[in-house]
Amino acid sequence: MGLLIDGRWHDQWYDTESNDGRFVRESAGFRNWVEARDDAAFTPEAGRYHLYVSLACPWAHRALILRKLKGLEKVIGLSVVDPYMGEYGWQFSDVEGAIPDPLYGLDYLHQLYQKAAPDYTGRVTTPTLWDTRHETIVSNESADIVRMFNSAFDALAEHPERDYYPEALRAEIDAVNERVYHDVNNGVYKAGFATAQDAYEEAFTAVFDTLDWLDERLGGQRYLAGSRVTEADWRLFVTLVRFDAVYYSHFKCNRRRISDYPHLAGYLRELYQVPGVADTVNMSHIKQHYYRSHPSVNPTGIVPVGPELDLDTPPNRDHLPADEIDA
Ligand SMILES: N[C@@H](CCC(=O)N[C@@H](CS)C(=O)NCC(=O)O)C(=O)O
Repeated sequence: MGLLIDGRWHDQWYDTESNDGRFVRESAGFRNWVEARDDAAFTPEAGRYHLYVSLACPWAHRALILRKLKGLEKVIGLSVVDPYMGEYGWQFSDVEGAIPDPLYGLDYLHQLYQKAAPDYTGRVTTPTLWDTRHETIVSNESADIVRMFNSAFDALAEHPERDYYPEALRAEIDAVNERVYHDVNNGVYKAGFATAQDAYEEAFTAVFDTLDWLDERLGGQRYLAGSRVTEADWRLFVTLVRFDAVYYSHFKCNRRRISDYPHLAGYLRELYQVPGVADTVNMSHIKQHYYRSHPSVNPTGIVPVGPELDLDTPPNRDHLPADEIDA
């Protein structure tokens, strides 16, 4: 685990000491956009872009889900890093489920960042969207990549009709995302990486206050923004699907499991069972990554065998209205 400083790799853990034991996530370093405009620097083209992900990573997972559901697999290439993140950061390998770098045969993801910006300073994160034409990184911010995949490639997508950020629901989606991001998606990390008791408890409380709020909301409506699936659901899904296997124990978010919530449990199963989505969930990579790559949290690196998850049982949510769309 480390970062690039002036283009050179440094092996160092997150600095929580200068923030009173709090984990503070860094902003992404590359924030360009693929846009369907003739004068855009990055225009949508089949085969031009390549997505680097970790199947363990919830941020990468949301981009991967959009690539899948929009039908962009033939349009945007994919590499999957080894789940273990060691002293040189994310690495390529041929372990099961990994897909090595086909473009340059790289050993480490940080080498891609050095190619894009030889003097780059910042973290090397997944997902990373690469442009083979200009040989640079378009973006390493998953929230932006999700939006690009949702609409910029519609002329090439198998499912241009699927829209996960519909105009009429944007204000609602943005409001839900805001709370879910801080208190749940990033909230579990704030609990897990805290190095002070009060910082951990603060994050823990926010995680469960927000899960309680979400559970109640999902008792009265099928999805987060109403009767159709939107990006707000996929953004929450990636944290929920890791929760009982990883965040509950490894990150000490153990007031209750998702499977204990009356509505969140079925909601998680329903999203998991949307055609194509289960293919994007690799529980082995998820567990291998977290339990082995954070020695300060789990020094033995032992990966728990359980828990048994029941993601394939019926969601039982048909009593709540849903729009007639296939995903
Ligand atoms: N804001 C980024 C965060 C991505 C991120 O932090 N990814 C993690 C993996 S889950 C990572 O690559 N961490 C490596 C590091 O922080 O050095 C996004 O959403 O794309």
